[in-house]
Amino acid sequence: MAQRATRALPATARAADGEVLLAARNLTKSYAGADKQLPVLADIDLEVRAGEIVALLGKSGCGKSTLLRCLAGLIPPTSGTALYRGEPLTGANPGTAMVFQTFALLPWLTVQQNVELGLEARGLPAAERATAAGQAIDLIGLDGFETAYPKELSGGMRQRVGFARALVTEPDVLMMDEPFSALDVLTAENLRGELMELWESGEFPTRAVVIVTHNIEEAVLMADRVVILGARPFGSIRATFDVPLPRPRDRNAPQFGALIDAVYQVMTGREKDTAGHLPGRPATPARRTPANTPLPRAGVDGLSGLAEILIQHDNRRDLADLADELGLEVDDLLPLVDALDLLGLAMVTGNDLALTARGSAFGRADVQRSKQIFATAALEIPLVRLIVTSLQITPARTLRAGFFRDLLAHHYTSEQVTRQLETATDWGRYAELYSYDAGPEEYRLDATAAAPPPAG
Ligand SMILES: Nc1ncnc2c1ncn2[C@@H]1O[C@H](COP(=O)(O)OP(=O)(O)OP(=O)(O)O)[C@@H](O)[C@H]1O
Repeated sequence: MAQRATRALPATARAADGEVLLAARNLTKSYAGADKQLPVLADIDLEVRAGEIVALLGKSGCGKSTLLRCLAGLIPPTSGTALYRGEPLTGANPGTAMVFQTFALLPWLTVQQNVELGLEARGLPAAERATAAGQAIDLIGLDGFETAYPKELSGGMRQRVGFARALVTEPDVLMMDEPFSALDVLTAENLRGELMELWESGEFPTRAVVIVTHNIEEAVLMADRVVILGARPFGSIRATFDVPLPRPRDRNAPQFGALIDAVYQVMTGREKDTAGHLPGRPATPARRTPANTPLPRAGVDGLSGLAEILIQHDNRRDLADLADELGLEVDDLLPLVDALDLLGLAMVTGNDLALTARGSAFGRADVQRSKQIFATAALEIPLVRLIVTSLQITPARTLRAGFFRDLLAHHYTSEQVTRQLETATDWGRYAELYSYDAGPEEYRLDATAAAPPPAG
């Protein structure tokens, strides 16, 4: 990327290192459910200071993007406050610009025009817009592509346009929502490296960066501070790690590995103790119910595959090594890890994923026996049990998916409901507890599950 020329924009007072640029105070956010507001974020207190890169890390659906959008002033918090330089936001944050995972470019505009769009709202004369866009294009390594249209560009180049469009406004804080997730591994690595060089060189025209990611290594590679959001039953800050390692960071350094391990442990740790914990009330261990036991996106094929791999490693394997062996990110494994844990088939101890006796039996059994073991485990899962019990007490032994959708809608957003029913359908079918006909969207009790399940 080229060095930056003189700035074309009037500078806002440059924040001194350490000055608080963004803050969330006791912030909560709820979205409309079927009949009430459903909390997605609770009790968020966070500061982003000049001179730092903050990564918001957490599993899918824990509210990372929602928090980013609240801080950018794109959506209002339900309660609490989002502040920019000490002032509560009442609309779009004037000190931030956003880079999206999907690039969000306008296909009928050239690179130059897309970048200039970032300045449209500022009412700058055309000549100044063109100069500023030219500088941002240079900075981000897009020179020569000014007149190209997005469809002519590779994913990596399109995302460079996304960066240039955000940086052209010289925002105090650059907000990035999974900016590298849509790119192939090498392109992502290259772009990430260039951005970090630019940040380190002092040529980066922003004072702070907030990046949303579900990739642990990306967070530790880039951030000065990693803030981990947990999702059960809704997003709150579970832990914060400072990353005091010099840049460029060496993935093979022992401290790097130690930090990754520490973050893994928080990310893979169960959130049982706070299940059902409402903001402002003490946490109490709760009985598992469909409302406090959301099902991860994990199919039986993946679960049995993972169990079989663990068996080859004497029932236990370091999670990071396991991901390496499979050519995956640990994050890709987390839904499966969560599911094995929920089903009592495996547990996370330290950095290891270890099969339980039930998990080991499941992984070793022939198909019929593994179905039986899985059925016993699945019946301990509140949503699966709800479906089975409801079917058992319905004379026709069939029920529309809409019935369960309505029940779950009291606790989850419609996207979450759909995802959970997909998982429950997959698990119940494999366990031969019920079948599902996607035409009429109907569950039917299987003969093997006709007897009421044991109480508990
Ligand atoms: N506009 C909306 N209306 C209703 N529900 C929403 C809306 N936006 C997000 N949600 C729900 O809020 C929860 C948090 O979403 P959010 O996108 O903030 O999470 P995330 O951690 O960024 O997830 P991901 O990594 O999958 O993008 C999700 O369950 C999502 O379905």
